[in-house]
Amino acid sequence: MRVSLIQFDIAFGNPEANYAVVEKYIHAAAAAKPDCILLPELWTTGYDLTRLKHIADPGGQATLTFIASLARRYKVNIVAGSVASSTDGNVTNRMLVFNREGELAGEYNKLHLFRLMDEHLYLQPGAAKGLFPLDGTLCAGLICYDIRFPEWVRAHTAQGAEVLFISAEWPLPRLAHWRALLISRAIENQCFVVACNRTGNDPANTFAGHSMIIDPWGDIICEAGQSEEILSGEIDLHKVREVREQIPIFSDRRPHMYE
Ligand SMILES: O=C(O)CCC(=O)C(=O)O
Repeated sequence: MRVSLIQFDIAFGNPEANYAVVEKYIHAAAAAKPDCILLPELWTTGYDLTRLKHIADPGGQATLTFIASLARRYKVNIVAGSVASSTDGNVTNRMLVFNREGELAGEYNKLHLFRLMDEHLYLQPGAAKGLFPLDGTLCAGLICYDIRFPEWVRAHTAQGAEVLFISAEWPLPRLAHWRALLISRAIENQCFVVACNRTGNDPANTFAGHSMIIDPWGDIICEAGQSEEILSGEIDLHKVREVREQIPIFSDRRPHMYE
């Protein structure tokens, strides 16, 4: 599976500008014929939380139509990061996933809201896991702060997920945490981690970039710097079975002792 991550500087509170940039980047990424493209968190609006109710995408419908047509046009799976999606005045931070036919293959509303950036004041948490199939492989979608909750990640891999797609707006001061947490989640779950962060600034934060692809042994396949870029890497899915056979963590777990 060839994966391309679009790490870019999200225009604050300006969905039209961000749709235009994403269309340009997906067109550019598609030239390398990836199997899957991943976008960052809240890429239509950024963290414009005080205006989020007004600029959120009602039901995620505009994003759905927009990304579905790109997935169909380029015959590529798109894990479309997350967008602010509103229903009856409630806003969720929603990941949308599309297959090569442009059909919705999965969706996930961010479970853990990040208090340090006031998310809990403006967003509703999700209530379901982010499992979805891509070209016959079970994958999981998680959003940013979720990676600090190993039990939530494990809930997905214990059900068979072999690739974690993570979308983020992770700030620069905690870059060391971003890297350590992603590598740990890959090692402890013996799965691929494909993580797309944004770069640039908003009025309150500078973001870290450093999108990465990590293999089930914890080795980094590729890693971006802090600038805008399309990061691409190859995933050999056999590696999941190889590592899980070598150190059989999933058979050796003792979940009855963990509560
Ligand atoms: O956990 C962190 O340090 C960053 C989390 C975050 O920025 C988010 O969830 O949006």
